[in-house]
Amino acid sequence: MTIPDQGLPLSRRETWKTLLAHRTAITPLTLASLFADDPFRADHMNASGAGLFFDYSKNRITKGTLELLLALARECHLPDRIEQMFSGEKINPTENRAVLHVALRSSRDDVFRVDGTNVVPEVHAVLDRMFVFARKIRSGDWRGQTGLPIRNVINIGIGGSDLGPVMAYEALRHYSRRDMNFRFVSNIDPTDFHEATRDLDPAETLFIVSSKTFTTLETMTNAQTARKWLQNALGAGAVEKHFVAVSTNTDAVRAFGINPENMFGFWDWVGGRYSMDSAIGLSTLLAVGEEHFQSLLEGFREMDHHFRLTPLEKNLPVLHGLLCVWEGTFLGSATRGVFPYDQYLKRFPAYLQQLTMESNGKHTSLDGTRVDYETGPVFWGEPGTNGQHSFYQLIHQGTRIIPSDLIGFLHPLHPTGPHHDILIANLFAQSEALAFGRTEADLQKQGVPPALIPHRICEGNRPTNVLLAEQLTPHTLGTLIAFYEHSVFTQGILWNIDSFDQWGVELGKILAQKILPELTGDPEPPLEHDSSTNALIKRYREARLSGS
Ligand SMILES: O=P(O)(O)OC[C@H]1O[C@](O)(CO)[C@@H](O)[C@@H]1O
Repeated sequence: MTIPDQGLPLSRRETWKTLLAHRTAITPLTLASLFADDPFRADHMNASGAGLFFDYSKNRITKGTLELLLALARECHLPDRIEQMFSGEKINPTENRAVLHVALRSSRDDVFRVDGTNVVPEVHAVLDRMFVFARKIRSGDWRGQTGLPIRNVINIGIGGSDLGPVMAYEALRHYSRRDMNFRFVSNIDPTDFHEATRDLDPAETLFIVSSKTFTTLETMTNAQTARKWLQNALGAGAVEKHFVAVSTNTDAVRAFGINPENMFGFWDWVGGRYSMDSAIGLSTLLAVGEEHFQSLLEGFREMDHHFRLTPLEKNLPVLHGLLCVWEGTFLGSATRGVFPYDQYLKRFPAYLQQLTMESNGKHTSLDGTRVDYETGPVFWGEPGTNGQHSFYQLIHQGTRIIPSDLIGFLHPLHPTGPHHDILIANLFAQSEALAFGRTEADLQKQGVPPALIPHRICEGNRPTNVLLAEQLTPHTLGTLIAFYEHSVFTQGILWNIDSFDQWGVELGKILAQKILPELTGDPEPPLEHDSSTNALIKRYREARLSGS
């Protein structure tokens, strides 16, 4: 396991200490005073690249803050670490793996090496097979067991093998085949499978079993249930025409009964949460077709180039990552909201939750010591304007500061009366209201009764980033996802953690395996948990036995 030498621990660096002192110095400044002092602030606190415009002027920062954060990034060797990722070095030390999702969207003549081997030809070989398969399914050439074409595609997967495909399907619905059904089964709760299949004809249904490891309990259990559902209707031989797999584990795919010829592979250097543009995106490809899928990959690639080649101070993901570190670690904001002003992006916050929180929810630094600073914040969100009518109240007037990303598009996909203008007016209004609030003086001027004034004051000084793109296209979606992927990378480098492992999810899985037979075993096995867990198991056993 190669651990990069970071030199002094982060919190003992001079720049870190200077940032802490700087935080104290600028705390009295508010967004209102910062804008008043520098009327051109918005002109120099923005950046553009890969078709995205990023306004970060409504953050609680000065020019000096940014300079210090950039200095810290350089001290953490961020440019070198970026290069290490793109060069296929094993920057995931606890799993001894390269981290090369950028190769998934390479062009054919790019070179990305892992252990000396250029992986680009393999990436394109899989993509080419996916394209051939997608053409067959979409044209109706691929026939099911009874000779009917496929009309229903169900992706079975969980975590990174689900959230990316679901998010991308929803995001790109406008570009998708409307005469086909695309559904996603992830939860072990049988409701998920039942609801996804209840009105479908097995003879027209294709299952994509997506699992990097092909061992994940939920996915394998759902896949077995799907196989039974299919075979009950069409007979034992139907699997061949109705099941394909996306995995790195050929043996397990074969053992399940799926012909490896119907398997689309990827590699251990692709993390689950970074895999939606690998073969894990097969359902996306089937939904939107080759041209749009290529355009999605191009969008990713454009942001990759921007991230790799743009100086830090103009680099969108770097700036975003630094601002997340500033807000979360130095100013103590425990969460970050992400509010896409686009209904098609309704699953984007859920996707980002895995990307950000599974990557940077870590308390151990690369040298194995516990960090003495806050790392990844809680990510959450909903599309605007819906959120405005529920939880935005807390963001405006609550006691906690919730920095947020507001994402909008200049051109609607469905120009309809005033809708889009209203949508975007709301996005801009929220960013303004959160920053500048509403003062006592404003309310007095409006003649608000004095007793109500304290209730109606909005203190402002709530930071937002605004991200704008031309239109929600496959290309834009690619750039947006890569933007967040690289922001997460930047944050992880500053925090000196491994953003690419996920050991924290292991313990719960192990305990569930231990508890499962204790729920059903006859006679009751000895229970050796804590008193709470023992009592919960007993309660469930009793209910199960009594059938109530
Ligand atoms: O694709 P797999 O191997 O089924 O894993 C699914 C998900 O489970 C996790 O390992 C967490 O439990 C994620 O990192 C991953 O995306």
